[in-house]
Amino acid sequence: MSRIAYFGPRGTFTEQAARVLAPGEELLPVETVRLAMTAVRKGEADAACVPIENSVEGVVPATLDGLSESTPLVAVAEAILPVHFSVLTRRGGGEIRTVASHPHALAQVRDWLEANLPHAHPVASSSTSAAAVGVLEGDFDAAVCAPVAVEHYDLEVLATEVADVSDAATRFLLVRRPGELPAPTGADRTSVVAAAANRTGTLAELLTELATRGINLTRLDARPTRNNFGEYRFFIDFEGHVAEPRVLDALTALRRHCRNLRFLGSHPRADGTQTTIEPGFGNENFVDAAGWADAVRKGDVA
Ligand SMILES: O=C(O)C(=O)C[C@]1(C(=O)O)C=C[C@@H](O)C=C1
Repeated sequence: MSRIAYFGPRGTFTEQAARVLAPGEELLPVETVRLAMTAVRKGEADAACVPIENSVEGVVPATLDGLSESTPLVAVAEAILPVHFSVLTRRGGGEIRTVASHPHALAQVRDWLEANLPHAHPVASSSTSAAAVGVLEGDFDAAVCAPVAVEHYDLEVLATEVADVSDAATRFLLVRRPGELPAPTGADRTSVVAAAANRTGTLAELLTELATRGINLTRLDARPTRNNFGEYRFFIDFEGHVAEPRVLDALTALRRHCRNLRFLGSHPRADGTQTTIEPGFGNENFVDAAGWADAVRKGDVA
């Protein structure tokens, strides 16, 4: 049985994602995204389940930073879960002056809080379940949680189906130490983080290498390198799998432009969207062109 560290404590959305991505495996709750990744790096866990992006609030910075720091980890699978919340309070609790949750969760219920708990102060907690623990311990009066949290914490349900955007969703990754990659499926996502020189046109050069190979981007984010003000790392997700000649060709080209290029994995997309391949950009076109170039080099064709 594998050991899967996840961003906990028990009852987080990330725990639900871990159950989807690693059914029947042993789950190990840890306090932060960073510690979940550290557990994998140290060999205390075989994989970690972490949130990567939310359809309303965008990327989870701790996950991007954790993937670009320390020793490499690669994503081998992803899950997309719908996100709506329950608001939990202490049993028989009085006035609600503070309402706690993960910042991403608070951002997704801002309108609801304004309309329903206008006098409550929002307070950031490390996760939605950490907020529930805080309510139990008397630190806060209410917590915005995943619906399953009530099964783990002896709290009262004040409201369910709370969400400013009714079809909000979060994407989660299962990350491992580098090893055998998942097989390509035709509906895959490849991720890299690129540190390129700080000069005119660098980002345009990276994106052009993908565009000229007919590769469609699925996400682009920048995070500061933390070394020099104004210097960024670019997190680029795109359609396809590194086992495909077209994607490998693009990765090789990206490598030339980067001070540092880290491969973050190729894995099947949770939404099953098939890779878009425009005429002339198919893997067979790349294989054919490479074969032709090889023949030219050997003097076999002119
Ligand atoms: O705190 C949790 O329950 C989490 O799993 C984290 C997280 C996030 O990082 O976005 C996951 C899904 C929701 O969007 C809110 C919080």
